[in-house]
Order: sequence, then structure tokens, then C-alpha cells
Amino acid sequence: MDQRREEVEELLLYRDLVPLLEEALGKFSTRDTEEVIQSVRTAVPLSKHSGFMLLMPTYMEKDAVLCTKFVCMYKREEGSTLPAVNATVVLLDPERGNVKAVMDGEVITAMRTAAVSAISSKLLMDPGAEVLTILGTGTQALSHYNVFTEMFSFKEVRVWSRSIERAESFVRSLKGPVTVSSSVEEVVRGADVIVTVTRCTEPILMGRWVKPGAHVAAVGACRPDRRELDDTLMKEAVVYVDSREGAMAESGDVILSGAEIFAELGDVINRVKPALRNKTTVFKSLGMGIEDAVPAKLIFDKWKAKSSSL
Ligand SMILES: NC(=O)C1=CN([C@@H]2O[C@H](COP(=O)(O)OP(=O)(O)OC[C@H]3O[C@@H](n4cnc5c(N)ncnc54)[C@H](O)[C@@H]3O)[C@@H](O)[C@H]2O)C=CC1
Ligand SMILES: O=C(O)C1=NCCCC1
Repeated sequence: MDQRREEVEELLLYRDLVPLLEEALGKFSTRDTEEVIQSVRTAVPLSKHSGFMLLMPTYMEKDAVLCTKFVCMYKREEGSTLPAVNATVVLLDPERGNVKAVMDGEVITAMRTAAVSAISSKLLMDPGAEVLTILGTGTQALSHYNVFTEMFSFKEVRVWSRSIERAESFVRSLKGPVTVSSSVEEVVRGADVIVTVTRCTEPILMGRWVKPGAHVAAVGACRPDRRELDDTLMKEAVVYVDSREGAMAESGDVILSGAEIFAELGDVINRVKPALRNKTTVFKSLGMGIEDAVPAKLIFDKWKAKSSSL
């Protein structure tokens, strides 16, 4: 079965995905190999094309899910029409090893990443949070806007892009009211939740601008030499990650700042570590195979139910 983008879009809904991902993050953090086997992903450099291919195999024995994603990420010049991220998700039968489904991975990557950031915010933001800021105006910015406005009731949403024209054009594609700026400082001052979804390689978010007690979901800078956040923020905030091993291998913000990792999101879900909502918190997201395996099973099960009812 070959699931195209439109089909994935039709079958994958945040209201189904978010609780399943929360459960899966908890299972991952137990490190029980009967629940989840997922090593740090393999990164193959595509030097000629300024990119990487990431291979992300995952096995969830109890849930009978065997899955892998191939995702290629590239540095792109501004205005390039080529994709920055291109992904395919493959679901296999764990008993026989045959391929059950090949799915377009772009929507899965966009939605599951945003859903995990929303879970981090649900767990770690001030419950009275009113102001959301999104830094970036690409694919992830849109999926984050969609799930954050579906799950929470922010009074104000702000968006930043280096180009004010791009920010304005992004905002025109959204439903609700959003303010825009080309100054990072202006949009992050006073924000309760800040989402960083850029392809920058040097820090753009400075700790001195961040309101004490704010929550930052840091999604870009997924290579050991890339940054989105400065040392002040990384060292002053309480740092949560999706996977400790992943963050120590791949996150420039963690590795180069020398910041200490306090917990995985799954530790908070499992109540092994506290959610320090009154402190400034950073969730450093890198993405993990389990976050693709969960939506792949969900999409496949829904597709099967739909097909058998026809
Ligand atoms: N943590 C995770 O699970 C995942 C992380 N990512 C990462 O999230 C980031 C965003 O991904 P997409 O939205 O798919 O990319 P995109 O290309 O659609 O959007 C990137 C945004 O960053 C901006 N940008 C580019 N270079 C910049 C720079 N030097 N400084 C500031 N802004 C810059 C662009 O104008 C655009 O608004 C990327 O770094 C990507 O690698 C993507 C998928 C999953
Ligand atoms: O988890 C993923 O999928 C990705 N992570 C880092 C950037 C490319 C996609």
C-alpha cells in the first residue's frame, strides 16, 4: 500500500495523535526493550548536496509495530523551491519482515513534531500562559501554529521571520489574528511559550530576552554544530529532551553549551521527574523513530478500517 500526502492528511488528526504520542514517549523512557527498541538514528552525510539522510528504525514489540523513516534534510538558499526536509515512512510486518505500507513522511514529520512540542508545553508551560511566539515561517511553523491553537487558548500569537514580507505572507495563510515582526527580541519579550522552528545554525534566541518561567520548545538545530538558543538560555533553563542519547549525539544547543539535561519528556509523563512549570524550561526536540511509528500505525489502522467498510 502506498499512502500519498493527501491520504495521510485526511487520516491523521491531532486529537488521535497527541494522546498516543504521549503514551509512547512514556514507554520509550522506561527503556523496556519489550516496549520500544530505538537506537540513536544513523546520519549519512550528503556532502555534495549540503544535506544528511537520517535512518530511523523503531520496533515496538508489544504494539506489533516495526517501522522506519528515511528523512533527508538539506541546507537551502532562501527562496529555493527544493524541499528542506523530504521523508518517507515504511511500516513492516514484524513477523514476516514484509513491507505493509509506504507513506509520505512530510505530513507525518510536520504533525508529529508539532504534537510533541505541544505535549512539552502542556506539561511544562505556566497553566495561565497567554502569549505564544513562533520563530520561523516554514512547514514546522505552520504545523506548530495549527496544533497549539487547537490545543490551547492563547490570547496573543506572534510570529517572527528575518523578512517581514515572509512573515506577513505566512500569517495571511492562517485563520486567527497574529502579530508579526522581524525583531526576535520584540516578539519574544513577555512571551509565555516560544517555539523555535528555523534552519539557523547560530543562536537567534537569547536568554536575556526570555521571560522567567517561560517555556521554549526548540525544534530546529538538529545537528551537533548547529544552534538556535544561546548559552545563557541553555544554562539558566531547566532542559528537557525527547531522548538523552539523541540530544548528547545531535544537539548543538546541548553539546556546545555544556548544559545539563534534567529529564526526558517521558520521565515527566511517567512521573519519575517533575515538571518544573514555575522555572524557565527548554524542551530540546530532535525527533525520534517512535514519533513516526505511532502515526504510521494509526494511519494504517484507520486506512484498513475504512477499506474494509467499503
Ligand atoms: N525536532 C524535530 O523533530 C524536527 C526538526 N526539524 C527542523 O526544524 C527546522 C524547521 O524545519 P521546516 O519548517 O521543515 O523548514 P522550512 O525550510 O520549511 O522552514 C525553515 C524556516 O527557517 C527560516 N530560516 C532559514 N534559515 C534561517 C536562518 N539562518 N536564520 C533564521 N531563520 C532561518 C526560513 O525562513 C523558514 O522560516 C529545521 O531546522 C529542521 O531541520 C524538522 C523536522 C523535525
Ligand atoms: O526527526 C525528524 O524527522 C527530523 N529531525 C531532524 C531534522 C530532520 C527531520
